[in-house]
Amino acid sequence: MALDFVAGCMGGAAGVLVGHPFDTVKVRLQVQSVDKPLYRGTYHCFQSIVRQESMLGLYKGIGSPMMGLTFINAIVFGVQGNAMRMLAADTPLHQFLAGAAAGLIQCVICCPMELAKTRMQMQGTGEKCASRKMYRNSLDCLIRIHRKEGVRGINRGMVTTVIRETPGFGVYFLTYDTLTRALGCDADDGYIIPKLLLAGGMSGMASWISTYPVDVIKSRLQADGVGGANRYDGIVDCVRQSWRREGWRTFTRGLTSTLLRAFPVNATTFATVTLFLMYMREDADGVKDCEAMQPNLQHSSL
Ligand SMILES: NC(=[NH2+])NCCC[C@H](N)C(=O)O
Repeated sequence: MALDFVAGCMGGAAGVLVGHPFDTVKVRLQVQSVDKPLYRGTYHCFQSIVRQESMLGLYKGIGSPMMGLTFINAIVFGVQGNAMRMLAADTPLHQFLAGAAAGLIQCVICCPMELAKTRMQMQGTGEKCASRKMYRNSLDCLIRIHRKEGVRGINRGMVTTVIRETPGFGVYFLTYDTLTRALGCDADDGYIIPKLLLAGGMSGMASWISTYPVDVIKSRLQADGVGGANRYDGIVDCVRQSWRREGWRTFTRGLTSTLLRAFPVNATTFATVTLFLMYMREDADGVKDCEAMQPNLQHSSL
């Protein structure tokens, strides 16, 4: 049981290092002004950040997800693994439900973490919604928000986070389970690592695609009101204003960068977790425990 949490920690940290630059580009594209957009697209955004803010600009706000996502992944893989043991029968529905439960529970950490990350990523971009160096770091950001707006303030975007993460993580684990079975991921398979990377990357992409429109609204609500008056007075108003100004394209802004990030991040995360559990669970005579191939198929109580 404890191994699931440790495996999630390791997988989470590895994923953040690989994927944070793509996430920064995503948030900049999602939140930039429609009237005077700073960036023409994914590559232009990436190029502009590197040119104007150096490579370090791509890693703005990494403190929050590095602490948060490492802990979040420990919760996600720990809850999902234990939920699967509780559900006993390994069915596609149980894979989805166990993933959805993990996605729901981790929102408690994910929402404040993404609020700080989003605001740090928007700092110094010149956008109206951005704060010009208002925050020293992610923790300072949350402290200032809490001081000004209380608990409600640091949970801004919680409803959209729950709507995004609960089904999103259900799809995440269901896709991974389906693909690892279809690819025939076996402990003594010579191609096990590329297969796990492929299955993990595709699962991350499927998960983000499944709830991406909600992510756009969440980012806008979490960036709203910084350095100026609030533009939105709730989820429905944000959806209505966004649709009226930009149409359906609103809900695909930043998707390319999100998918470019999702594949390597989740390929790394799932492969790290699965291989760690597989090797830690090899049986007494050193034979790899095939059932540990799936991070959630743990029948041994650890
Ligand atoms: N919001 C989601 N779609 N979550 C599933 C993927 C989560 C994963 N930790 C990532 O950052 O990519």
